[in-house]
Amino acid sequence: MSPILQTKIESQIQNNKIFLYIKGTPQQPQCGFSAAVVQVFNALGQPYESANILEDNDLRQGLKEFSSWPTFPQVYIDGEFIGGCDIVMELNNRGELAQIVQEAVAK
Ligand SMILES: N[C@@H](CCC(=O)N[C@@H](CS)C(=O)NCC(=O)O)C(=O)O
Repeated sequence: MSPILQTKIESQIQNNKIFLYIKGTPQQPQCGFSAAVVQVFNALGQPYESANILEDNDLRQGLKEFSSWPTFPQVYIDGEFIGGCDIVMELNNRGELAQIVQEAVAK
């Protein structure tokens, strides 16, 4: 991955408490997994930012290397990679996601 791309990713995940790399936009997700994650974060009610990886193939491929995770969505909270759709759903069902988000926002 180019140093420029790495810096861009680091800047996105460190300058936003919650950052979602998704297919499409929160308003128009282009994949069911991304749509599900957006729905969960909308319900949590904290602000988040996102990037549409379908619009940037370098970002799409670079993120797989950055996170060592082969698919999207990819969710970052407080600069840390949390996981994809399955992990987010599991954390949310256990009530742990809201706690992680609260702690990140309170910092
Ligand atoms: N089990 C995955 C489902 C996500 C998934 O399978 N995503 C695929 C299809 S949308 C993907 O991103 N493939 C790699 C790519 O499109 O670059 C999760 O928990 O997030």
